Amino acid sequence: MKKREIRSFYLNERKNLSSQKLEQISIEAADCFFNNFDLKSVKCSHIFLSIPLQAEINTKYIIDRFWKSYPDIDISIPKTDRANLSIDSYYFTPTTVLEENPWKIPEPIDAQPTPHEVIDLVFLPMLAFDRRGYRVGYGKGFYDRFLATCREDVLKIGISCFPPTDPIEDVDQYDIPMNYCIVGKELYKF
Ligand SMILES: Nc1nc2c(c(=O)[nH]1)N(C=O)[C@@H](CNc1ccc(C(=O)N[C@@H](CCC(=O)O)C(=O)O)cc1)CN2
Ligand SMILES: Nc1ncnc2c1ncn2[C@@H]1O[C@H](COP(=O)(O)OP(=O)(O)OP(=O)(O)O)[C@@H](O)[C@H]1O
Repeated sequence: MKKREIRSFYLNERKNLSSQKLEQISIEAADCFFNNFDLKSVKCSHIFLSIPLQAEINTKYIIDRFWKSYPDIDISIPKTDRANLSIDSYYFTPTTVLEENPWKIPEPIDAQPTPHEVIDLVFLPMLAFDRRGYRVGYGKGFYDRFLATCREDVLKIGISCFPPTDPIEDVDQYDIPMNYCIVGKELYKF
């Protein structure tokens, strides 16, 4: 299948997920992450804030655990630049003020910018992924543009609601594959 068909199929699948199921797989994904990764060499972790209307995985379980158990690891969150289809990043603490952008994504106001070279780990949102580690998002290429500005050795971990699909047919030169993807309790390595 091509990205466009995969996108419309999984947008619909996600709408059909109950909020209980979504919370369950969000909690499982947080457990899966903290049980499987050694965070000794991680100083800065980049993570998206979920869009509640889009039934995305709720990343607050991961963020709260970072804050509670890994206070020395900095958390950075994206802010979308809609004109350039790019992502800027800002440090995120419990006192950061957030405001919803026109796409209903909570974004930071007056926060400190994060230089992309310091980011060691990036969590990637998506609608679907394939067995090679390629992902399909909302189709604007924000994350591929963002990853191109990060260090080449940045650890890329996706979080998805659904198991992998057959290979995405129209992967292009900008698609950067993930290293891992978490789906509830399951961890996929590529
Ligand atoms: N939580 C979260 N934050 C994220 C992303 C994400 O997927 N999830 N992004 C991942 O890239 C970037 C934002 N990308 C987005 C791209 C499209 C739409 C969206 O809802 N588009 C509408 C309207 C399109 C339009 O106005 O032209 C749509 O497609 O219906 C939302 C976010 C950065 N932050
Ligand atoms: N680094 C880049 N430079 C220029 N164009 C890019 C870059 N990355 C992606 N694009 C372009 O952006 C468009 C959308 O890409 P794609 O369909 O892969 O988005 P997506 O991965 O589903 O969305 P997202 O990354 O926002 O979640 C494509 O036309 C792609 O070629």
